[in-house]
Amino acid sequence: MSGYLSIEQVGVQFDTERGPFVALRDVNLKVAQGEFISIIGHSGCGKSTLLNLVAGLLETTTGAILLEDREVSTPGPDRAVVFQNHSLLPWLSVYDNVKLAVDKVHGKTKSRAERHDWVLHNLALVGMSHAVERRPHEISGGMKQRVGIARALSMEPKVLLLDEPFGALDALTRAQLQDKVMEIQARLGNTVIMITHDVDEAVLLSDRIVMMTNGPAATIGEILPVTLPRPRNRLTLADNPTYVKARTAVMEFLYARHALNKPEAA
Ligand SMILES: Nc1ncnc2c1ncn2[C@@H]1O[C@H](COP(=O)(O)OP(=O)(O)OP(=O)(O)O)[C@@H](O)[C@H]1O
Repeated sequence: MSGYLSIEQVGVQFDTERGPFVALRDVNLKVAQGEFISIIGHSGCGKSTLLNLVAGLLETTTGAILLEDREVSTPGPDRAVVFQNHSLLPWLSVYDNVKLAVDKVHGKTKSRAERHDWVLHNLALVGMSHAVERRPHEISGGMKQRVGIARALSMEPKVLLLDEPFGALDALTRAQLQDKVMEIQARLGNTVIMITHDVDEAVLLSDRIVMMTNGPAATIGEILPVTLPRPRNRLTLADNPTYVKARTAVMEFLYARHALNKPEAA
């Protein structure tokens, strides 16, 4: 497979008060352009560490991360991150939160009018046109996540990094936003890496599910391709045999072969 984004032999060691701690070891993954990858694994296995490496917020101890054959070591607008706890600036309106990113990334390439239209376009993509003048405290958690996603998309990143973007939301809002993200990805063809704890979410959204072993020295245990055709509909998929099989395979990995408190298989 072509390596649009390539994680090569990556290891991370943290220096702690109790000595060195190896969080990740020998992580290898090639992500194709336009692919939707989920990373799933038990708490503390190193999912955020891996995402932060791709974001350039953290440096590898060994190995390298390449995006279009160029090494990634610092943050950049080509890799936009959406975190679980929406990180909007509370004193700015919805519009201005997105505008800030647009000005930063497109300040030199788009005119003032084009930037204005671009902010509105991205807010429309996530269904937030009705609330552009509101401030973060005046909108719901799901709406804040939508704005975070609009802000990330507005930067036209090569890779969209989602760190449990729906984790703090109720089930209905979560389902709505998952559908929205699938719809946007189908339209724009984004390359996405998403961390999740939710098996159904992983199966529904992903082209491949990356399953991580437990730490310390966590690594990729298995990669499951999800061959379900798109667009995917959560209602009709519930008893689709391919869906059920994928779901069972992830559950089996997490709760049988790599259950917590069980020594890792060699
Ligand atoms: N800066 C740091 N210094 C020392 N140890 C760290 C540091 N950051 C992460 N760790 C450790 O590395 C391991 C992986 O952490 P990470 O946050 O990547 O896990 P995670 O899979 O994202 O967890 P969760 O699902 O709970 O968010 C954990 O054992 C964590 O304690």
